[in-house]
Amino acid sequence: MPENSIPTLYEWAGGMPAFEELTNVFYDKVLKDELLEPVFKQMSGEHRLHVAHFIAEVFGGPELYSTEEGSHFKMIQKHLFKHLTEQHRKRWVTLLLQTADEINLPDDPEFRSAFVAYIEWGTRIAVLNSNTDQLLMNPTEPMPKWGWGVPGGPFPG
Ligand code: HEM
Repeated sequence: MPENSIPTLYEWAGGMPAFEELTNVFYDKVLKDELLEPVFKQMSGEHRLHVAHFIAEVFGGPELYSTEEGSHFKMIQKHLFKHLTEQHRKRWVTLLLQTADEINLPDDPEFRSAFVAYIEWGTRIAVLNSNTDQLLMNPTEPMPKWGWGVPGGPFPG
């Protein structure tokens, strides 16, 4: 397959409607979860849309979050002083992956490998930043850009 015909993770996932459905269904679950509900009960009405836009942009989608809603630095700042634990993180990941299955995000090995790798990375960074009182990050730090990684592209079948 020529390199320029490899879809982005964003395209492969189904574009913005897929990311919006993912975060909508996910945060409904979060608000029913006894461990996570107290952490998220004060989130804004736009939280789920912003997170959809953030993840979509990381996966090669339009630059909505970084141009209109925040930046990587602003996202990191939103986690400061939240004192998230590994238990919170694990539950967050579990519910997100359950949601991915429920809404039928592509389940080929290549897509899920890239998806889970980003979620592991991103959630661990969120926990680290929620427990520090000195943020050592350049405010102009660009958004992370995730690719297919070692598998190199979607499953050909
Ligand atoms: C890949 C992982 C993650 C991403 C991409 C992410 C993304 C974001 C974004 C974009 C915001 C700002 C939303 C806005 O502008 O309204 C935010 C806020 C927040 N996130 Fe995360 N997050 C991640 C992981 C986590 C985890 C694991 C937790 C806790 C278990 C968490 C807890 C929060 C909280 C409490 C806020 C602030 C909510 C409020 O405004 O009250 N995040 N996150």
